[in-house]
Amino acid sequence: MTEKVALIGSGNWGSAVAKIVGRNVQNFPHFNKEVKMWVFEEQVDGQNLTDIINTKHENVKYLPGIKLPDNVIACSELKKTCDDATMLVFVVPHQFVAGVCEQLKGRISPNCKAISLIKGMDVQESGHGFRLISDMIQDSLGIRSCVLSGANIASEVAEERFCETTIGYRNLEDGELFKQIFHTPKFRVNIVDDVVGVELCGALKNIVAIGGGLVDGLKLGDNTKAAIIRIGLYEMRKFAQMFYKDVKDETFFESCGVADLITTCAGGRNRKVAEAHVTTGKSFDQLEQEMLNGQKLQGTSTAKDMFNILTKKGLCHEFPLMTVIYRICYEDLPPIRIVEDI
Ligand SMILES: NC(=O)c1ccc[n+]([C@@H]2O[C@H](COP(=O)([O-])OP(=O)(O)OC[C@H]3O[C@@H](n4cnc5c(N)ncnc54)[C@H](O)[C@@H]3O)[C@@H](O)[C@H]2O)c1
Ligand SMILES: O=P(O)(O)OC[C@H](O)CO
Repeated sequence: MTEKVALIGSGNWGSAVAKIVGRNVQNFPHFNKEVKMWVFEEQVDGQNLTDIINTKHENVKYLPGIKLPDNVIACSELKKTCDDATMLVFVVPHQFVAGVCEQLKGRISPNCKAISLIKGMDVQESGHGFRLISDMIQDSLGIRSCVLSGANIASEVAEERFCETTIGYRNLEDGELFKQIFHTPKFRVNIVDDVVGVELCGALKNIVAIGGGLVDGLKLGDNTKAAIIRIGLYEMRKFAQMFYKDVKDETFFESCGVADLITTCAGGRNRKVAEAHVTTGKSFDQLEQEMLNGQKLQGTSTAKDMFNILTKKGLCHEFPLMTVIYRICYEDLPPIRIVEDI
């Protein structure tokens, strides 16, 4: 059977993976050589971003300076992007997944498989629990979903600097198939039988990254940063295993775990904006607008999601780091409280 890949999302990470996937499908006979990529249409210098991508083969707004393979075709219509696909790669900021799934409901071929590269979670304001993004995809579209997460700052991956990543699978065949479209000698994929652990690592590390940035802004030094990373890792594992008993300890030693925490606390966008929050006193929303040129911050909203869950379950005292990060972001607590409250 020939597999056809569609990419849902074309931001900073979506464009970096488009480069990898566009190349890799050409290396196997069982993949269709065309990869459609859904673009949330916008104007850049008076032109449609899709037209720019399809003529210059570069996403000039979200990943400038990186050439995309010619077989990656930008498309502004979501349904058209996915209608003949058998493998869907979800790579939009987490706040937009619900809208995307709603549009695709009932329009996906039944033999489709999905993978989520999204770092975040879904919390219904009225509910008491939360949902994994991969579960949301599975529930709304009726298809299986793997996840991919790792120490993967998009620009470094796009420049083909060596790194690792982790695919979590529910079905080994799906894990191996998705590995074929992502693995390269410079982007080494390891597949593990712990989809929940991989996904929660990716979501929760964004909150810790905000903590890393606050510490940088306060100029507290490397020992303090290391302490935030260690406590963050501990709270991530505790939260994941409290809600999902089968999450494995080993997953936290994969690229999606400790390695992503290190990279995100060193070079990620969440870290950068949190540092600027301390040094400028500006709000996170304002800094996201000023510093990220349309890219989206995930750590603050995930801190809020997690705080809502912890509050409803009466668990804030068991997760002091995650709780104080939320309060600094949303309740104007002085940033120094990050080391006083933990
Ligand atoms: N950038 C990275 O280094 C990186 C690395 C690994 C994982 N991730 C994760 O990948 C996911 C996607 O991140 P990204 O960096 O590709 O995105 P991004 O931060 O670059 O976000 C911008 C994208 O969102 C789109 N967008 C804006 N409004 C929208 C709407 N209403 N509906 C749908 N799309 C809309 C924009 O068109 C653009 O494509 C996130 O969960 C992120 O945590 C990012
Ligand atoms: O830039 P950030 O903070 O969204 O982090 C990017 C990646 O998730 C790092 O692996």
